[in-house]
Amino acid sequence: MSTQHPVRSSDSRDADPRLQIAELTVRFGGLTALDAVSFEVGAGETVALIGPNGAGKTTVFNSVCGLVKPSAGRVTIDGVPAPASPTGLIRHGVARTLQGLGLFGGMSVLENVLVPLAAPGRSGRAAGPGRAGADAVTTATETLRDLGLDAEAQRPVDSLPYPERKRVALARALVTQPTLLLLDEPAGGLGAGDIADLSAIVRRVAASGCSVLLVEHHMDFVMALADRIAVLDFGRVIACGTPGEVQADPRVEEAYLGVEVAS
Ligand SMILES: Nc1ncnc2c1ncn2[C@@H]1O[C@H](COP(=O)(O)OP(=O)(O)OP(=O)(O)O)[C@@H](O)[C@H]1O
Repeated sequence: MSTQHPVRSSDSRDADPRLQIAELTVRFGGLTALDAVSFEVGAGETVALIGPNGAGKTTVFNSVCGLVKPSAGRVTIDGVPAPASPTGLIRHGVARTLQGLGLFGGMSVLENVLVPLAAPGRSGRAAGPGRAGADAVTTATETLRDLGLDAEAQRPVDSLPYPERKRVALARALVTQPTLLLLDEPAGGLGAGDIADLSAIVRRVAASGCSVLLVEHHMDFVMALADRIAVLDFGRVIACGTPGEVQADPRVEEAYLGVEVAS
């Protein structure tokens, strides 16, 4: 295992990784939130970003989505700089879920999932400027069916229990048919059954070729799901590798997994 090196499987499947984060540094005033962070996510790979609170995980996500401007380094998606606008991200095949879900409570499940399809979409993709009518409803309905939510389509989203609202948020990301899916604590607040369902969904999404980058504190979920794990501590990648490699790394135990190691 190495530190500050790309997270990449040895049988890399792309010339350009789907997502490449290279020497990314982000400063907020005097605070260095990210310090020369580098890792990659290849096509169809699931990479988890873990680390203690304040390590910089959300800042990585925000950098990928153009919400935070790098002080140095770069983020590229399929070899080109990441777009800075929400519609640019959709066009570029990027979708994200939020820790706070960000659903429109008074709207139905279907209406929520239709929201990104009303935005200018990507050519050749389901999402697109002219697709907000019947085609969009068909696409959204299929996505809801894939996630077992079709019976809830007309219900107000705020009438659903939390695990189902979380799945609606996932449906809203998947409806754009992303090639890079960013999941922010997808297992947070879920019980064992819902986490097992979520794992199956993410595996299916990755098997279709979509790359997944997830931030998550639920270690059993991460260890079972991720191909690669990058561990952040105080804004630096302290370890990266397979779940087995990361779990066995004493630096990770010390910084995050909570087991004291001898110096
Ligand atoms: N907009 C901002 N302005 C100033 N400091 C910020 C800003 N955003 C994040 N930070 C700081 O940057 C550091 C990294 O924060 P970040 O939210 O990325 O960590 P995190 O790993 O996602 O934490 P958590 O697990 O608690 O969500 C923290 O010290 C945080 O206080």
